[in-house]
Amino acid sequence: LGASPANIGLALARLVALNFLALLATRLGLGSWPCRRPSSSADGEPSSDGTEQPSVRELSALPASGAAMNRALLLEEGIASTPANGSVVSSPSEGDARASKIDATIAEQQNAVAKQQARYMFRNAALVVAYLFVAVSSVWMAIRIVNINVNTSSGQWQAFAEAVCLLMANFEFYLLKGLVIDATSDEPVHLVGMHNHPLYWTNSEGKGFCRCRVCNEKIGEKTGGYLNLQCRNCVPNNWGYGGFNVCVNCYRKRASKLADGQAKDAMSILRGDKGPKPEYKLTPWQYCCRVLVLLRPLAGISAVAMTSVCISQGLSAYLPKCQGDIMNALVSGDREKFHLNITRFVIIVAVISVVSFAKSVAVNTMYTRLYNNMAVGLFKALLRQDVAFYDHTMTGQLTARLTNDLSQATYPIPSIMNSLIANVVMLVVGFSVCLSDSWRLTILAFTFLSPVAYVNGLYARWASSIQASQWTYISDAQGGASQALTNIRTVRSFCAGDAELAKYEGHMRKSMDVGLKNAWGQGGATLLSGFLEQGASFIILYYGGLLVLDHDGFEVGSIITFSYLWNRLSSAFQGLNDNMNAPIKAMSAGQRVFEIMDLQPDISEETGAGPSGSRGMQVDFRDIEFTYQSRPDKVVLKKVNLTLEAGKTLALCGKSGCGKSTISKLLLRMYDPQKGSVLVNNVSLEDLHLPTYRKCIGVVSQETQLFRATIAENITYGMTDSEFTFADVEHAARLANADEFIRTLPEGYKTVIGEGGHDLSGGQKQRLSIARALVRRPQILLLDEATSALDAENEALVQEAIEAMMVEVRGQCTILIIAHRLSTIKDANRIMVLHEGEVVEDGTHEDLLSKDGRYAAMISRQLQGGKDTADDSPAAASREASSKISELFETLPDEERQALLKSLFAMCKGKGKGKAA
Ligand SMILES: Nc1ncnc2c1ncn2[C@@H]1O[C@H](COP(=O)(O)OP(=O)(O)OP(=O)(O)O)[C@@H](O)[C@H]1O
Repeated sequence: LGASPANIGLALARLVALNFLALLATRLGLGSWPCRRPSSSADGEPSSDGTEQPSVRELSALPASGAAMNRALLLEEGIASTPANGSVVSSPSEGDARASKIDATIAEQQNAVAKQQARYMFRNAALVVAYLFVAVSSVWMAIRIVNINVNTSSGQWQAFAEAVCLLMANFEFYLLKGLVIDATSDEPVHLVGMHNHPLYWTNSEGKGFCRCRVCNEKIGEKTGGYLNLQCRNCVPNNWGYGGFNVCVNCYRKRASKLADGQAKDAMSILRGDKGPKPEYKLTPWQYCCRVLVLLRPLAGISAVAMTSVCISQGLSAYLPKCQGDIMNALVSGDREKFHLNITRFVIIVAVISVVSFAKSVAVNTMYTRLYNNMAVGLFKALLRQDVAFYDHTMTGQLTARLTNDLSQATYPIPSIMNSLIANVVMLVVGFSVCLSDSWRLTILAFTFLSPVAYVNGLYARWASSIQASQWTYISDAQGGASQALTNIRTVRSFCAGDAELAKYEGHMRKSMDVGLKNAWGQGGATLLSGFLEQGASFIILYYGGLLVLDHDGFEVGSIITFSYLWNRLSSAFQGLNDNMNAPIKAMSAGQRVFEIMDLQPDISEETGAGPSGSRGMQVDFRDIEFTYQSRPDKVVLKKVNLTLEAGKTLALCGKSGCGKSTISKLLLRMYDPQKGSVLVNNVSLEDLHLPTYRKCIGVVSQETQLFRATIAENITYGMTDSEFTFADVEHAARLANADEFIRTLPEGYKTVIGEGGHDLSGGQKQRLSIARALVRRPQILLLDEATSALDAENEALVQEAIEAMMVEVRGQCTILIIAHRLSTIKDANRIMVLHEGEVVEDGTHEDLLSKDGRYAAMISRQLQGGKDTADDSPAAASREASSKISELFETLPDEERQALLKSLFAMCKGKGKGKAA
């Protein structure tokens, strides 16, 4: 296109030079020539000792042959204690070999990551050189373009061709940079079902806070070292939130589970009562549609937000033009033009102010409402999930979704409005304004935009990692200091003051070193970007001045317009770079939010009819077989058949772990059995409306869950105001032996108790739990070892409350008691003994005693003061002993009892142990 051979030669030389630099960067990044991945990540390549090592890819999809690994994991977690019977284990040695391979790979990654950091430093340096080369050649090309005579058609063609070349040079660089980074990056690990993006081995030491998304621990010593798998799309902030990291310990466990060939199933958080759900994938397009759907009710406010962003940015970009025109009017001495432009300026400024106000209100309103809607939707979705979903998920993982992921998924929306759209409008309008004034100066000035953005971007990335590590060291120091100060007496007694001081100094020194490094880095970046920015200003003034002097249709005011605009356009361009990441981050967080919002439980709480009958319900378990998903190899209930007759009491007893509580969970339909059915008044539980049915059940469980609320609110938990009166609450509390202690509290029933009821004793909590069950006037009462965790005195009080409760509801309520204590179960209409998930004995107290089986043995052990094999903890032994003493005490004649009491009190006098004795 009219270019001379010399020009073509130069263009080719530039292209060759750039490609050579890219190749050099690749070579430095890989540490080998010809370019080839380092052996540590190559598939199955032999290691230095000649043995074949598993590759990262191999670990991410370990073959099914590692069933033994599953057993190793079960052993490690204490789930399996004996060699498996063949169903789980294929060969223990195979599992051990696999485990050591996993460890070897982790160790190898540790070395690889250390070497890799040095390689990446050289690679990045080569890329910076390549970029400098592109930037300098771009400026040189721009200068050539503006000097081309465009009055001839060949000149126009040449200017056009060179402008395209200028663009291409920059484009080439970004393309090559992407290729180099791709080629030199290590192989990713895909933790299927856990995270959708690829993960890379990284060493996070001194790189700020990162938390493992599985165990929620800070990556570091506690997690088995600083090596971790990190997602490069989901980058954490300085406080370690928002990123996706998996620590070595969790990876080891996951890799072991992967060995069972059930990658997705083992790791998926998405599951219901029937098992894991299909993997959830959200494409960028689907994510945008989901957000738009959520924004639909906010369409009005979103339109106002969008329009006001466009108007305010458009006018802001146009404002420098007005300022330039005012200057031109001044230079030419045109009063009329001057007044006209001043008026225009005032009007534009006024409109910008008003529109900015509208923009700010609209964008913030939209964000707040969207966040609120999504938060409520997500919490609602979490609440409706099956209990099996929670069995597999740590509470930390779920709260992270409600906090981190939710804000990450929604935050980019105002940022996209305020920055992305705003910056695009600023660039488009600003560029058009500049172009309309002078295309030459525009090309020249714009060649500086990219280098300034590049330098600032490089520095911003470096500075944020530096600041994050500084913060880590400071917080390590503070953590150590606060621990030492809290335990100052121990520090003194062990003379550990100097050691603590040395640790503190060590952390602070590291932080200071990083801070000093930052000071130099910041200075260098300021110097470089200052040079570039001043360079651009110089070009604008110099070439603009020449154009004015040449009377090339360019006026003084245009130089003002350019100078003002260039600064704004430069920050818009840099902002755009940062904004590009926001939607990517938002999408991965959005995926984690939407996958829960869309997850439908297998046990629906919305369908079905309410249960019939009002005076106790009959419950039948027919051929029930049940296994927990998290323990697929253990059948908890085997062909269990039992009937709770309406208004009658059924007691369940048996060894710990035989499945008693599981029966009560199935009765509440927390889970569905794999085989058989539960019938309530001859209607399958699956056909009942669960909330209505569960309202008919009163539960007193082994551990009482109390909330931070008043005593009255805790007793009436889950009930609406119309369902009870204060008199009902008092009555229930009185029956539960709780009224007396409640009245001693500062504000009686209105006293607020701490989370989990930590400010109450175990017995008090249990009595509140009994009151909670009673106030609902239940048709089914479940008492699950209500006294198992109490001392003798509290046990007696709670026992009394239970007996009062049973008298109160007898005949009107079907009662299921799970207990070991003879006094609790002996009056039941029917007693069933469970053993390893099967009903082995069934009948009344007398029937079972006469059978002389397990029940009789258990009772005789209790009466002889021996341990009940069902519960062999020291606390249980002590309970048994004290109950035995009480029973003996009851049998003594009155005078002997008085005498014994007197001598007991005399023994304990002055030792403050009267009550305990
Ligand atoms: N959510 C769960 N996930 C997996 N296994 C479970 C779960 N809950 C209980 N189990 C297992 O099921 C078996 C039966 O438990 P269950 O709680 O029904 O026993 P239990 O007879 O009530 O014992 P205890 O008298 O000690 O309360 C036990 O082996 C237990 O480890």
